[in-house]
Amino acid sequence: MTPALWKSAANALLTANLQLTRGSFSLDLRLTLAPGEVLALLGPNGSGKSTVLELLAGLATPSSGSVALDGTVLTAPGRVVAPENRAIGLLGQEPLLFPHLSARANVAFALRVGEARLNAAQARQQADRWLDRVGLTGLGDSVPGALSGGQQQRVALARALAAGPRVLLLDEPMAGLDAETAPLMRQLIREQLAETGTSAIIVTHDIVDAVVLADRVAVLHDGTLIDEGTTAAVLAAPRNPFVAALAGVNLVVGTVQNGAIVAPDGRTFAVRPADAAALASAGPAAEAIASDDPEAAGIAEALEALDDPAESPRIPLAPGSGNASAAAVFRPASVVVQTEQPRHASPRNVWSARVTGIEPGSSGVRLRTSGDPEIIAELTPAAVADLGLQLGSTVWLSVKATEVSAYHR
Ligand SMILES: Nc1ncnc2c1ncn2[C@@H]1O[C@H](COP(=O)(O)OP(=O)(O)OP(=O)(O)O)[C@@H](O)[C@H]1O
Repeated sequence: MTPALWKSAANALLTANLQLTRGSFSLDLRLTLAPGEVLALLGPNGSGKSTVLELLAGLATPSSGSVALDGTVLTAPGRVVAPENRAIGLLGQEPLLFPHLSARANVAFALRVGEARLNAAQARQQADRWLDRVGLTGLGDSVPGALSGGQQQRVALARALAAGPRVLLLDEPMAGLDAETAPLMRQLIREQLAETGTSAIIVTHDIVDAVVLADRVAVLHDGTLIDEGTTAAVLAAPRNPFVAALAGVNLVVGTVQNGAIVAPDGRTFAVRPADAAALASAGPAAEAIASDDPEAAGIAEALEALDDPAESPRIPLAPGSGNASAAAVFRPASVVVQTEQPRHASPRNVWSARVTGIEPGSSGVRLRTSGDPEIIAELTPAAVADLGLQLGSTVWLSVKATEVSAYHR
């Protein structure tokens, strides 16, 4: 347990101190969530991520501990407020819609029984507004069976948010969607959490979810939290192999300026032309998401393209410029390391840095270099020897802009 987890407890929206033993599995953790914050809960299979969500949602009872939301105790010894009365919503892998009810009636249900307790006509009207927000205008009469998997998950998101939860728990909400639909759903969740100011905890195996959706990451292993911090900090200095494997990419979280991303230390990262255009201009992201435009290829494809730089998919970036927050992602193997300043005509990111670490990598040697964030290069042992690299060496690093993908955050 990191002290930081309790540091912000004073102004936390949600505080949880949970212990549970189930056969040979035991869970023991404390976590807090600030108002409006999105926390990604990462961890290997069986580490207890879903169990944490069940305990927070009131679907399971801890052996000991408590859950409090905005000062109201929801779980305590001998007291567990029922899931429907906790103002904590849950969106899982499966949409779990009522199959015999229309999309509109599914959403209206949440508005009638939830805190709002609207009458039937008001609930129908509001439900249609929610369906508009998630890009399902005109599909209110459709029953779930007539909708695609992605559309059903949008209805489930609309239903979850329509209930007005203080905290939304998301259990791998993209896991059941295909590679084309998942990025669109991710962007929709990002937009809707921001627009509604809803705090959220997202359980995920996908690093892109953490990068795009979360302010903070907590890593669960064998029922305890072993790492916690801002997404960039945890990924930059992974403290366990699971996170290291997840973080097998360079991640630069910064601000958008003139279609490039400026890192906290002032270095500017030029990105692929298509992404740069989307960063710089008011892009058509909302429409692309709303219309399920398959042309609006998503982040998953972009990550795949990291393995195949010839691919250059269009990314559904939201309109953005100025101080918008965005992330640049590129592979350590794309970073070229030289001891002399390179002279290139082609658009490249070039900067000098000091070598701060030389470690075994996934397919060679990982070179850590100074900066905020640190940049990792992966090169062959022969190259390390040829260049005479040692801790403290000054090197010139360069990355082609075409190898750098960008994502809005
Ligand atoms: N209802 C249950 N009864 C008994 N044991 C359970 C139950 N649900 C989960 N477990 C056990 O609790 C442990 C944690 O499971 P959990 O599903 O929370 O992990 P997870 O991190 O969400 O895993 P995954 O990523 O595979 O979904 C596992 O050992 C699992 O077998």
